[in-house]
Amino acid sequence: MADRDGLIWLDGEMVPWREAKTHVLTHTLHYGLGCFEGVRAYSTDQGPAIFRLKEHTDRLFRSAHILNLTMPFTKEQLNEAQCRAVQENDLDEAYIRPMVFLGSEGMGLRADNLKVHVMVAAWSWPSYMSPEAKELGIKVRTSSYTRHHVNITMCKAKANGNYINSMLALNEAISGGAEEALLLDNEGYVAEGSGENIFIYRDGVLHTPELTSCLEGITRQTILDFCKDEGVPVKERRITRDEVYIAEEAFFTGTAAEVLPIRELDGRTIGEGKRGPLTEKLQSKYFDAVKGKLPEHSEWLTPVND
Ligand SMILES: Cc1[nH+]cc(COP(=O)(O)O)c(CN[C@@H](CCC(=O)O)C(=O)O)c1O
Repeated sequence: MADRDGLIWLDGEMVPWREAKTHVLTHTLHYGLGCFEGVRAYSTDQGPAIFRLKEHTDRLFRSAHILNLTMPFTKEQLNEAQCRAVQENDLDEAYIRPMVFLGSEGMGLRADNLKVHVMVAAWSWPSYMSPEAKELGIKVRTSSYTRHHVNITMCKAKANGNYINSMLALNEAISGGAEEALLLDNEGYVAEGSGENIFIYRDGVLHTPELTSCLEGITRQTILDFCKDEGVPVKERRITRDEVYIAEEAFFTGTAAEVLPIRELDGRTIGEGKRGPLTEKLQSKYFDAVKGKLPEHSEWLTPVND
């Protein structure tokens, strides 16, 4: 990722990509106290536009607040930075990564003179699942790692250190022949994927875990907004892993994953073993929305070149 042409927004300035470096004694590199966002810009008829930019920036600031990191820039400045990162790298579609981190002004848990830094990088990162996966769905395994207890890490913060759990779970799933992990909470109820929220559909109702140990996902909220538009009944509740086994449909949601059908969990085929009709409908609506083809939700898109 480091050796490429382009520009990165770092602490208010656009710097050459290869020069956007930090010292090996950067505090967040050692202790993981930092927060980030995953945002996408899509190509629309009006040019590249960022999907739900305001919501992502709001969550970044909430994450920083939860971690007691004082943001050195305003939300407007961060919105502008994300637009610039797409624009000045001449990207038509992009994955955007804002990250807030503590610098190398001190070391140790008691370091108290640390500077809060902010970076924004944008690059071309097509959906990290194959086009076939969008239709056929993916194989998932329930992880041996438990999702965070709500008082062990702060689950409403998209905090860097929270992703050790995600990486361990995902790597275990992949080494076991699956494509993603499903993590359960400390009481054994379904929480989320390593980088996604989860939905299951059964008997005419769409179910998703309540917001305890799973991230308050923006794509999750988009699906809930669609269900409201379409009159699809939704329940946010505790879900057991065997309810996923017997669901008619299941899918993950996330900025990187978008709307991703799950065809199998722990060797149990879900529904017909491929993307179900409701998943297809919501997925199609999602791709219309991000491409600016849903006029009723045009407010979700921020044109980069405005
Ligand atoms: C743990 C987790 N749960 C749910 C979500 C979905 O949230 P949202 O994107 O707001 O709908 C994400 C986003 N995961 C980001 C990081 C992925 C990565 O590989 O890094 C993402 O999808 O960009 C998570 O990391």
